[in-house]
Amino acid sequence: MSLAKLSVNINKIATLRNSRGGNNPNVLQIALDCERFGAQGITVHPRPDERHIRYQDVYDLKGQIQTEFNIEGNCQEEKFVELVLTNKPTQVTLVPDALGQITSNHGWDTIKHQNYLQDIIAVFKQEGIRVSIFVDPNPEMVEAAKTTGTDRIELYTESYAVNYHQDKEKAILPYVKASEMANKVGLGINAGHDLDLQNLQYFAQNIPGLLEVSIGHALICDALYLGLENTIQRYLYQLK
Ligand SMILES: CC(=O)[C@@H](O)[C@H](O)COP(=O)(O)O
Ligand SMILES: NCC(=O)COP(=O)(O)O
Repeated sequence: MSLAKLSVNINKIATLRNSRGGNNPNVLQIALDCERFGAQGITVHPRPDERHIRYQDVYDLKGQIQTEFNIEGNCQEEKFVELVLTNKPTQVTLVPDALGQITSNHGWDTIKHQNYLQDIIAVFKQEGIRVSIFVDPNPEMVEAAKTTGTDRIELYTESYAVNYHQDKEKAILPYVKASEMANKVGLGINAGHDLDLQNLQYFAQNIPGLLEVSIGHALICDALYLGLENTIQRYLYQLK
């Protein structure tokens, strides 16, 4: 049985809203409905171009979210750091995004950026914010993550998702090794990127100590066919 919490990433709701310039769909209302339908957290990943979640959305959401609020983004952007420190979410997830990137595509090099990560993580931790850092499924990177002072790592699951249908045992192997290292050094484990209704259960069943999955793109796509409440219930079922 998995203990992992489902955090729904609502970026794609904001993408739809922004396409017409009005407030339909209402991002805040959808976040509250996700919680009502069983989501145990809400994730947003504002990017500097504000093509989906806007910085103002974070301010609007903060006082209203009753579950865990997770803000993901690039801490090398001063505006992002200020946004997180002002809103004090449950968790900040640091992602090494490049400017203009279509989506996140790699984790931190926790060896090369060790000193930088130590300094920035201390800033968030001083404000009582739980910190997670986005990493590739590489035990060396996970081990070095421990000395940055982070509370958790978020395993970047794209390669698992891509390879799952061809050979799921092979696809999960690096993640098992990375999570064994995380458990050994005492880091909490989150995961996300391209998790979906097909690949989620196997992942959750095979990653010991998985604490949270954040899922957006596939979940919102599924909701078009299944409805949001039914979709969230189905994702939760995969985590049981
Ligand atoms: C860190 C991560 O994997 C997700 O936050 C993903 O990057 C979502 O961002 P987009 O919705 O912009 O693709
Ligand atoms: N941290 C991953 C996330 O929030 C959602 O990623 P995706 O499901 O949109 O690929």
